[in-house]
Amino acid sequence: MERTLLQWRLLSLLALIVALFSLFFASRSFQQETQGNTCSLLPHDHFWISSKRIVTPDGLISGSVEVKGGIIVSVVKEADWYKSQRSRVKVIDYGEAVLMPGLIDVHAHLDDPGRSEWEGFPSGTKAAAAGGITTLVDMPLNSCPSTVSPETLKLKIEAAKNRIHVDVGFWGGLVPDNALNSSALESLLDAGVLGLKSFMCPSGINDFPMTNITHIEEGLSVLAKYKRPLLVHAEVEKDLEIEDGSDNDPRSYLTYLKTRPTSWEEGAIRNLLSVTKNTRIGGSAEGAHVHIVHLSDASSSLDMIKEAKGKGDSVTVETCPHYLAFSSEEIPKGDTRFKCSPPIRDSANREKLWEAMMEGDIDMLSSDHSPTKPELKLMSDGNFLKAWGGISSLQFVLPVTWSYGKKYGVTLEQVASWWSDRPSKLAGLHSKGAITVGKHADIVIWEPEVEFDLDEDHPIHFKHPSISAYLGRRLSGKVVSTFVRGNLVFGEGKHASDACGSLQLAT
Ligand SMILES: NC(=O)NC(NC(N)=O)C(=O)[O-]
Ligand SMILES: [Zn+2]
Ligand SMILES: [Zn+2]
Repeated sequence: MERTLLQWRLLSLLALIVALFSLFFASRSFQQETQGNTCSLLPHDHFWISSKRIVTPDGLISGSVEVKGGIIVSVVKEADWYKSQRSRVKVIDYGEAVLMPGLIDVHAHLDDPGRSEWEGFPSGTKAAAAGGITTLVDMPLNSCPSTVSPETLKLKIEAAKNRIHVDVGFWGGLVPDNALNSSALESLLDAGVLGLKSFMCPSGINDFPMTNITHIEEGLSVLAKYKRPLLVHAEVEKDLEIEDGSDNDPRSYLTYLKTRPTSWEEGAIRNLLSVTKNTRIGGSAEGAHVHIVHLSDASSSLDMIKEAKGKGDSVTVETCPHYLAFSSEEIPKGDTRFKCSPPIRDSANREKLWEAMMEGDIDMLSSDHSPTKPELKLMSDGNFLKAWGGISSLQFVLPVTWSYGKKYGVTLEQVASWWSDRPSKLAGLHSKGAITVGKHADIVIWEPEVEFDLDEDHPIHFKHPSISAYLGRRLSGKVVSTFVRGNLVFGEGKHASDACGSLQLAT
């Protein structure tokens, strides 16, 4: 009897010790998880995110996404969710808010190093995170020097180190100096640029001269080997037929519009499409791809692009939210915040751009966030002919797309296609761009129905909010949370303390 009692007591003691040990180890692993991850506002490496509206490649579902080690490890519909939920794993329920792949902005100028007083990696990527952009691809010009060689790419990589809040890749520049020198181009591509970018007209940046069609053709033959794209600013300078007269007031937007007519876009695109046949299957540049950036002209330029696609040329085209939101008629006198090239055209053109978006003739969107320091916008003079061209929009592209697209019946799936799926393919970022098992957990949670005013109380993270043409607008679509590779980099209006974005270099 006494022996059984003793045995019983020993057993209870043993159980107590085991319980204490497990408590100790559980709390230690929790502490390890919670401490030290200054990259995320969330202290978990393994968690679930639930939402009634998840945008997946198979359509909209209500369910949950499991994230582990920065990767999406499962996506389950609500009906199957209770079966697969593991206890002790954190669940964040976003209710009706939309869960979508993070945006991939393939066209942003962060101007770092060398012109970081215009933007810079920290401010630009904070704005991106606050806007639901999880990856951006930085343009090779406006930083100083331009990214046209392995050495100048190295300067970018150095400047970005520990200073980016989202993932960042780079385009390299195709310029006359490297275009006819295949080993120079190969060394730039070997160094990790995701593709090349060139201008068919002066870029406004001295160390980024324009290319002619021979440069482009040569560039494409090198890109073919790497299966990477060439992005082209397609405008070509032509003689202008502007009558002299008092109506050429430089403070009038229409004066500026006359200096960059649709014929500039048409002319460049016609010339460019004369070499894209090389990209067809069996062509001399099969494997290369041509992407026309920031299309503004929705008439002949677009018709030619459609025709080229129909013939099998490997061509895509983007436009930007400012061409879809604004029209030339409404731009106030002297308001140089709206100056960009190609220019914003009339409202009939804007309608046609929307039509092309909805029909799928324009493949994707990008911000073309191209800021400068406010002095160069010449806001007090209001001289459209002399002010720096470029729109500042990085943080607002998602709500702008949604707010201005609503009347055309834009769907959440279309937004995800224009901003995530298509851009991921263009940039060759195959581990990004969709809510699917195996992809990076790059996720934006947003509330399409929530409206807000872009007034002085609204926190704007890019460097010079005063030069943004969107200020004063009422938008719909509030970003709640942004995850980059599982790190909650932005949530409830705050950023994670450390900048843990990673570089997306081509290999
Ligand atoms: N140097 C620039 O940033 N140019 C940019 N300027 C615009 N879009 O007005 C561009 O992408 O062409
Ligand atoms: Zn451009
Ligand atoms: Zn640009």
